[in-house]
Amino acid sequence: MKLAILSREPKLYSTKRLVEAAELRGHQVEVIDHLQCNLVLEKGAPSIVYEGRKLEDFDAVIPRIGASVTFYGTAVVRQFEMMKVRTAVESQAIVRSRDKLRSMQILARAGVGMPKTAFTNYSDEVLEMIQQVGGAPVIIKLLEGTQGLGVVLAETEKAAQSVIEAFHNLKARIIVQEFIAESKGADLRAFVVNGEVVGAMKRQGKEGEFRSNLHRGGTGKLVKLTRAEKAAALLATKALGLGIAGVDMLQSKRGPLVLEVNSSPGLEGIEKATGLDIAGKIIEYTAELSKHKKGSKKKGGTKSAAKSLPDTQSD
Ligand SMILES: Nc1ncnc2c1ncn2[C@@H]1O[C@H](COP(=O)(O)OP(=O)(O)OP(=O)(O)O)[C@@H](O)[C@H]1O
Ligand SMILES: [Mg+2]
Ligand SMILES: [Mg+2]
Repeated sequence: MKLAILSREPKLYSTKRLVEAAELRGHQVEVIDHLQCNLVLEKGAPSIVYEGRKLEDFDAVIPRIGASVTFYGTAVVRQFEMMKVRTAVESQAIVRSRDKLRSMQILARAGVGMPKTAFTNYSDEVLEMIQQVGGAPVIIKLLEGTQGLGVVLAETEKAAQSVIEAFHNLKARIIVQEFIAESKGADLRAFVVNGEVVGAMKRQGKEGEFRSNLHRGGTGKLVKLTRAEKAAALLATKALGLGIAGVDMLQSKRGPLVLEVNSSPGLEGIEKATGLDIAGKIIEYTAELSKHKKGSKKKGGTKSAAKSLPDTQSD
């Protein structure tokens, strides 16, 4: 196939590995910076101009869209979709997964286990919010946070109250969440490709740290998921309509609790922790997808999660 990897950074581990895995399998591959794509719209003939040339004849794209450029990045993916190019992750699924409130609503509706979570529009009823999720200790998270920054553990009601008020004053959007003490500073990352868990790791925070993020000094190790953990990861991925996903979960007394689902999950942590060829799995899945041209009625052997979206809100 002729494959485009949408990435801003050709030197990133994930991008390099995808290129390598594609070439190894005899595919033609190009890294395209989505922010440098110009989208041309006219009746019946959508096109993309990149570095002065029209992008043509691509069979498939793999979007690696950073959270800070979701708006434009997903517009580029959508343009490829309009050009009947297959995408490993659909634009709408990326949009859906990037909106934390919306994705948690979808996951809750689909019956995915999650820590009890409260959202508010800067409500003054801060104590009530804390009580809604079971009282202190609670986790307070910046909605826009990443890599563990902006995640606070408030041990007491008073501390929680001041942190929430401080964030509200800054007009920062937050969620208040039940603290899962049993997870002991660890979480699970399940890597899902085409409705299958292709690798999983357990990340353990450094001593005295409740956050397991590798960026905060945590370490990742290969782990074998239980049946319930696998099922939760697959259900969450399916509910959001993602062909590829990194599902983060906490282990708790009441089973796995999903924290979030990433639509452009990094490859470095998971490949190094597990020794698995995850990039290869992604390429093989995308190659399979590309055999079934978008728009054709015939559905082939691929069991794309994206085909059974419960949330069909389209734009
Ligand atoms: N409700 C919770 N109870 C216990 N520990 C939690 C809870 N929420 C988060 N954690 C810990 O804190 C870490 C960071 O939280 P989370 O993944 O929600 O935010 P983030 O990593 O900053 O965001 P992102 O994953 O989008 O980059 C988790 O990996 C987990 O170890
Ligand atoms: Mg995280
Ligand atoms: Mg994330």
